Amino acid sequence: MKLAGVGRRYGLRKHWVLRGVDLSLPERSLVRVQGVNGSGKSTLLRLIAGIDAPSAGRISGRPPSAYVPERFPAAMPLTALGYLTHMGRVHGLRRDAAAGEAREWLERFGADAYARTPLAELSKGSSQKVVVAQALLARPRLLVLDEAWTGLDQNARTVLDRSVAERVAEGGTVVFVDHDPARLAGSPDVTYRVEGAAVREVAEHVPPGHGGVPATGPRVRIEAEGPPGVALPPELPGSPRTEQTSDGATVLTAPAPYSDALLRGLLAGHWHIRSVAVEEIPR
Ligand SMILES: Nc1ncnc2c1ncn2[C@@H]1O[C@H](COP(=O)(O)OP(=O)(O)OP(=O)(O)O)[C@@H](O)[C@H]1O
Repeated sequence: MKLAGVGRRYGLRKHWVLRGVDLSLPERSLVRVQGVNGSGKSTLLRLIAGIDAPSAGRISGRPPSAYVPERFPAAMPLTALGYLTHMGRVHGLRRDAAAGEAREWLERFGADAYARTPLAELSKGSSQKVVVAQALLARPRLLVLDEAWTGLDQNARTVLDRSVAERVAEGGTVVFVDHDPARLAGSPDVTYRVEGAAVREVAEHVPPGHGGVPATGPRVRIEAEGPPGVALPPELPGSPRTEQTSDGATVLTAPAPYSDALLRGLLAGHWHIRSVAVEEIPR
């Protein structure tokens, strides 16, 4: 999708929060947005998600999308399961499929005990899980996350990290803002900074000698062996760095959230997995 000359100002104020923003958000990409408080990150994300309209310029080619807002929306008179089933229906799933997905996502986030709890009675952490689940359950082609990790426990954060990698591996676009610079470190394909009403690309620091894999964030190291004469499957998730071992195996290194998606890609190509290890890279 594309933003062309996009601007946004609120009400009758003359001040432009964003102005003249040209941006291309390709498929199969993870996009980080950063900037100081009040610079306009949430404004940009709302425009990208399509829940706000630009005051100037044009946005085109938005695929089916889902959005996690920075603040929890006012609770509706529904249970967690009822709300997620409803959202699944909104995203075009049939009733049975929507209810099934809703249950599955609550379980994945460790929130199945709250399935029958009214939204208004959920704790902050459980509410956040429900808001994140509603965005993930439709497998959107465009996923927009505004501080979506805030308030989640460690297990739920890992589920979200992997779900983000999964969306990208399946050809989607994920755009996220997070206050923690280490969030999904090493995974974004591009990082944009919002400053002075403009949006510009910034480079993620990649020290020399690290190939395409930045030296930050946990990485997965997979040793795999292909059928004789068969090359690695193309477009593997996480753009892994590859090295050959002396005995004919291939070692692939990629950001850890991509581990499941990468393994699936290798297995689909009939590769044999020798070993999998996660390496913590000191910051
Ligand atoms: N609905 C609104 N009505 C009026 N002004 C708004 C509205 N939303 C945002 N603003 C203003 O636009 C500017 C950018 O806000 P925005 O929330 O997009 O920034 P941000 O970078 O996401 O900030 P933070 O990091 O604090 O969340 C701020 O000056 C804010 O007051």
